[in-house]
Amino acid sequence: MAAAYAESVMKMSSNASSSICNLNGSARRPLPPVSQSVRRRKSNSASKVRALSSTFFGGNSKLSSAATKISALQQRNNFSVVAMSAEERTVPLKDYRNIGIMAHIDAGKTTTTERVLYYTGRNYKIGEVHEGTATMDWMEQEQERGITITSAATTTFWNKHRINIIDTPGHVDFTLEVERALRVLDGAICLFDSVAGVEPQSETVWRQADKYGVPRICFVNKMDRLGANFFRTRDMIVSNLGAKPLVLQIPIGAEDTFKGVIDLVRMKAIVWSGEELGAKFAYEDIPADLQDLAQEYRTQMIETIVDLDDVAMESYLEGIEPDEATIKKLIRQGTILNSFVPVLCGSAFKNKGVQPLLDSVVDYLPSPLDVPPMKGTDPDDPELILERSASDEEPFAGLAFKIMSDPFVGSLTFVRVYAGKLSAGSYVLNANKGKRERIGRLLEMHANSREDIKVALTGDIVALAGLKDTVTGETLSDPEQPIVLERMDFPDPVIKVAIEPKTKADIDKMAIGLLKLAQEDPSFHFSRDEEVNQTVIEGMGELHLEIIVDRLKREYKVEANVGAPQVNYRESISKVTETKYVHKKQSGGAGQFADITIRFEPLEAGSGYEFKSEIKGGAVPREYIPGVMKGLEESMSNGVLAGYPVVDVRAVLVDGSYHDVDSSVLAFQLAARGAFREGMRKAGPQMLEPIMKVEVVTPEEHLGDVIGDLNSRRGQINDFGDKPGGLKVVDALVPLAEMFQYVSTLRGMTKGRASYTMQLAKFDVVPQHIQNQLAAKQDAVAA
Ligand SMILES: Nc1nc2c(ncn2[C@@H]2O[C@H](COP(=O)(O)OP(=O)(O)OP(=O)(O)O)[C@@H](O)[C@H]2O)c(=O)[nH]1
Repeated sequence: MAAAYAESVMKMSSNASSSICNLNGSARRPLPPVSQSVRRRKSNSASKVRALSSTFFGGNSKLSSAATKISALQQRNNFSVVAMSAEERTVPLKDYRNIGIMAHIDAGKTTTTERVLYYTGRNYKIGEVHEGTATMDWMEQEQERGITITSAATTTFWNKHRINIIDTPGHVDFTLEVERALRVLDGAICLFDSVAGVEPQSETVWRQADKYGVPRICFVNKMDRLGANFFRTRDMIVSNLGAKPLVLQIPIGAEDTFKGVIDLVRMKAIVWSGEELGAKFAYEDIPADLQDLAQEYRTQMIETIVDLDDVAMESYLEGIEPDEATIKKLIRQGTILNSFVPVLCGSAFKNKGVQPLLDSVVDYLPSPLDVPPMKGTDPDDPELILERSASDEEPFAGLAFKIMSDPFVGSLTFVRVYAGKLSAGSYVLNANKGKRERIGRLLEMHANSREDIKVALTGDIVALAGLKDTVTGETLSDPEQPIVLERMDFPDPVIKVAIEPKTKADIDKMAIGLLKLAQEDPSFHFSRDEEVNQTVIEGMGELHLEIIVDRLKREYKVEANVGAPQVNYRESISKVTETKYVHKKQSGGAGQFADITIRFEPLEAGSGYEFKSEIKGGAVPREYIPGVMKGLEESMSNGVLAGYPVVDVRAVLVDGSYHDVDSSVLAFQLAARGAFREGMRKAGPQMLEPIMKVEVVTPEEHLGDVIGDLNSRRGQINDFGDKPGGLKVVDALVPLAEMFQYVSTLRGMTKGRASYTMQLAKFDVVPQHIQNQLAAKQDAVAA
């Protein structure tokens, strides 16, 4: 059965010739170099580019009823109606906001997004996460578990501005989704739970946003909860994130007395008259008991912003405060420059604070024109840096940032258009692969529903149906003027489980399912080990793989047996070594000869694998060097200790010799494999394991048990402290191998009163006795 399954996978994937099937071209599978064929295809494709008739999807009754619905919504909400499928620009680019909402798990991202959709007229009825009816959490698994797994994209309008929103998951297993969203967004809202303050995953997403230089607005949510504290959260933004908060609102009341906010720009109180959906708010005078505090924070705000402008500073020193328009202009300027982060507050659940948050998105977050032009390279000359400015007049350039398989439309590719226009029915170039792609349908997404459009313009986020070869992270561009935009980084999986189809009928379905899921999710890999007849799926955590198996079952109807999760160890080396290896074969027919000397050097953690050639004077002719590279690359996926991938190693080809008749690329490839086996053994090989940063929040009475248990899991306790509500927090570093099923142990130990989060901190050397056990297990499997 397993052999039939393997064959099935082989048929379905051109990539399946190797045992590792990571379809997204991440570090494990470098993309093939873009060849001359790119140029050839370019000129070819130009003549074939053709626009489809505007009636391509004209007769679709579902779509026209959707349009009627939206138009009714827009009239009800009295905001400007913008034609969804207009070919010309109806919303100026300066009025676009491409934003993400990000935070720690359960901070209220989905709840806030639902309010945003309601207030902007997208939803008649609000969906509640706890009722499983949130629009953005549309996957069955999301609705059952009340968490966000995929990023959902949606387009909406506020004050004549077009806002494209991506709702992202907070759980660490789905960090990749946040990373992809950040790569294509211009600004973000960071949500905090006002009781918990800045939590570990908020720190992670904050650092990710730093990496991409994304300007942010903070929203301190859940002000209605017991223990809510706006000012403590503000202080944590300084202490935990090292950011400079610019407080624009302070709360009026907290917990069950929270009724509104003071707007420090206008120096007015905004008070909601109720807690129901659509509750009205009014501007009032600032309550007497809050006047001093409001003045103090207003002064801080003004002093921070006038620092950005000499004229405003001079006037301020002469006792003249900037007017409202200047204040807003300076806040916008500082936010876009990442000089500070505006901080607002509210309670999404109690429907307070969301409308002013939307105003701030429009007022302070950047449009595509406010961010630097997109950089990329020429596909034929990776050294040549190219740029695309945000303009409809530029040649088209867009980045595919997500693939989603859709039961009705097939595969959907989400694309952020950075420059130019994209028409349904036209052809574009996948600049990474040098392949033409035809744009079948162009869709504007609203969570899980969609509208056909004819043209996507600069700044748009759209889904394309019908692409064949494009995977996440690749650039689609004008065939005549190609560009490869900067790629995204994908993390390597840290855990794996074996999976076996239950019946013969499940074999094909599983092959299709795994391929599709790997296409959607670059942090999910699968591989087939022919030696032990086993398929292994790899991901970022137990929840990640659990969801994958669940989706295989529900969406692809695959029944499978799933093994226990195992750690994805790595192998590396600890010292420099040089190895000479001669591959020589003379058994009738043509002989084989290759002689190479390779130096293996350990690299810093996180460096991956590098190859370098120091060959001088043609000791190994140029045409044989790809053979050496291939032999080494193949070997790197299979370390000498226990068969795990080898990382943080540089292999340097220093010398060699060849034979005029008997040498070939294959002979050098085989020599490289031999050199790897011998060299690695001499270079002090060692196994590395993922070490997780674990944070446990527990009532004090269970603190001793929690610490004792972490110690027994090879944990190293780094810190402990206090949390609001008399809770204790423990920070520890624990090997992932010891953390499987921790959730149930912790639940049992604390009667369900403690919670924990964990994320990858680093890879570290596995203790020798455990390395021995793992190697013995590997030997047993091989035998
Ligand atoms: N009291 C209170 N509860 C809230 C508020 N906002 C959200 N919640 C609740 O907090 C829980 C989590 O909210 P979500 O909106 O799912 O949070 P999330 O950040 O999207 O969660 P993930 O997508 O799983 O990361 C739900 O039960 C919400 O009803 C709020 O302002 N006040």
